[in-house]
Amino acid sequence: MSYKIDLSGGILTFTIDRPHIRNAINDEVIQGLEELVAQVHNHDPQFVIITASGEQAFCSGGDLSVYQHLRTRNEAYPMLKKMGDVLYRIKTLPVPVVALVNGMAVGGGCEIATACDYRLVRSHAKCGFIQGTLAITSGWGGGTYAMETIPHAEALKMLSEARVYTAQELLENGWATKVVESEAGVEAFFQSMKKIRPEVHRAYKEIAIRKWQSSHLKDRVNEEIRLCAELWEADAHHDAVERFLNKKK
Ligand SMILES: CCC(=O)SCCNC(=O)CCNC(=O)[C@H](O)C(C)(C)COP(=O)(O)OP(=O)(O)OC[C@H]1O[C@@H](n2cnc3c(N)ncnc32)[C@H](O)[C@@H]1OP(=O)(O)O
Repeated sequence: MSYKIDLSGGILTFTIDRPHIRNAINDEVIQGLEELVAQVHNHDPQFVIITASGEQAFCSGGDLSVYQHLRTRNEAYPMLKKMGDVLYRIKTLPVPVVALVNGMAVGGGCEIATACDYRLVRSHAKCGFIQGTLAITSGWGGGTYAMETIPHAEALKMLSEARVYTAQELLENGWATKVVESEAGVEAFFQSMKKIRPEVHRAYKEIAIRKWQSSHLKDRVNEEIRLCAELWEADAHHDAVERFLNKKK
């Protein structure tokens, strides 16, 4: 199984469990995220955490060994749309969603973390929208969410530079909610959050969701997915993916 779901102390935790491949996303993880959404509605937790196994990576984006076989925009679009849809459902869950960024979060991995309400970033983690180096844009909604989350110029810079940022840089540009050195920092965050009644957290989330609905967030995400699918089919993209996959051969 590529993921684990665990409910404990009112917190539903989703763990991507593919550390050997830097927790890259495959179809099974996408299905797992759909299961996570269903479990939130069934179990009514206070908080949701998205994290990953090991200390090296939160997520290295799409599994390039699998998705390299999607060649045209029409082949790439269903994968991008499926992941984009489930990330939107996660973003609009009725409870706070926390990304516990345990290591590198790049490409689609950075998009997953950006879809969450809070990002607790381990001090050694580096994160970035490196999609530009593969001649594509973000395509799971993460670019749109970045523009909702941090000031416009910071978001555009982070997306366009296509490099990884240190935890300190992420704190400075507002992407990281908190940089944590250890598990104790994570516990302190939840202790502080749990002082406030769950219905208060839910009410603030409802206010945020109403704002996103009235500013047509879903339509904007769909447009991002469409633009990424267009770029996906270019030789420049396929050549860059091939270079990465062949780098050690
Ligand atoms: C769908 C849209 C997108 O997400 S586009 C963005 C796709 N992602 C990327 O381009 C990032 C690719 N990965 C990397 O740049 C590096 O692996 C990062 C995450 C920086 C980690 O570097 P490092 O710690 O040195 O590990 P490494 O490169 O030796 O990787 C270990 C093994 O895992 C693999 N791996 C890693 N990421 C992916 C991925 N996204 N898809 C498929 N395989 C991946 C590497 O190839 C490597 O495999 P192997 O052990 O050499 O067989």
